[in-house]
Amino acid sequence: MTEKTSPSADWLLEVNNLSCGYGGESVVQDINFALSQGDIGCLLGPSGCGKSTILRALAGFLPINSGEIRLQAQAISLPGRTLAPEKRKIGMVFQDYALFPHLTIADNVGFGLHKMEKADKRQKVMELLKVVHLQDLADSYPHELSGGQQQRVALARALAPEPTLILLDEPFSNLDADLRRRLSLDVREILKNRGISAILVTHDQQEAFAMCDQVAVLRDGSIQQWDVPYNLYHEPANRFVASFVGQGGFVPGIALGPDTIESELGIIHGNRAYKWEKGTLVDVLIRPDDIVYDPESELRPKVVEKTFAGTSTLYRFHCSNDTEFEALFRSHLDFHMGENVPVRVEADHLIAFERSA
Ligand SMILES: Nc1ncnc2c1ncn2[C@@H]1O[C@H](COP(=O)(O)OP(=O)(O)OP(=O)(O)O)[C@@H](O)[C@H]1O
Repeated sequence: MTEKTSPSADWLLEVNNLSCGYGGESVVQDINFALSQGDIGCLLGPSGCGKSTILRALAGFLPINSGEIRLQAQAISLPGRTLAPEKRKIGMVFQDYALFPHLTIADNVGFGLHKMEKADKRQKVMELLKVVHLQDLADSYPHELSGGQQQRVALARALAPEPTLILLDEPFSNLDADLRRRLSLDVREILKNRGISAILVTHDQQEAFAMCDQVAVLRDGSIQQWDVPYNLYHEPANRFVASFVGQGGFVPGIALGPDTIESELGIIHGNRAYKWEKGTLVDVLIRPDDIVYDPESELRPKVVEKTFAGTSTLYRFHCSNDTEFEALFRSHLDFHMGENVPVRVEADHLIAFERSA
């Protein structure tokens, strides 16, 4: 997904100035993005920000109030004109799998292939079941499968009619964390191997980052930033993106120069120049991986919270009422609650925002 600057036949999907919603009101406004063939994009944001609403408009279930949606250069949604969902060549995978309980797995996958000869259909279904590693369960019924297996069947069914684009609406949210992670990587590989473009809707940032090439972060119906995961984390466009994406918190500071800030954590240098004047009050984003243990450091904040997570431990440190921050250390660095620990900031990607009054 990327910023749309001009109409182009090169994009698989183009969303230009889209506004849509319910009962004549728009709940998403001025949405612009574009997706290249084979890319996986993501709509990421908190509950109620409008992710599913955009997906419904892309699928053709929701008319749009303004703007346009183009698929392979053809306008599929315009105000007052909505191409029917079944004519869009768009596949969908939902959160609740939505498999037909009375049909076998093979019949579920082949459901949309009514125009095919029986033998060709069986061959195609078996090929797709192989892609999702379920060929041995072709004659089972959905209730005999685990949640993760059912979701793979749903993906195979969506792939069967060879859609131009697949929409995935929170497809892993009913699964446990470990399975979610594995399945999101599996699905990415399957889509990439077949060169199929997709848009994933999720509120789970890890899932978005693991699976998608580019991500749009949404808030209250508008896109805050569309970018590759690395940039969302290291170059957030605003405070909302900085807080929503990844862990971390803000500590107060004073700008000494375009790339230098003084704070209770010492002088912080970064690789990014800001336009503010010397003396400007700012808040600096400190990520847990910006803090390193350094026995030589004079900065010795106190441990006020400690969360053991196996290979690493997340510490919350207190300097003063204004300055608390988190740090992630490998778990062999084991500090006690209340202990003063020598640390220093090592933040190449200096992210700071001018403090609002
Ligand atoms: N059918 C509907 N009729 C009226 N308003 C709706 C309808 N569906 C959603 N909304 C409203 O539109 C806004 C966006 O909802 P949407 O479902 O798109 O959010 P979302 O980001 O997908 O949230 P979630 O992650 O909780 O699914 C919300 O304020 C919601 O209450």
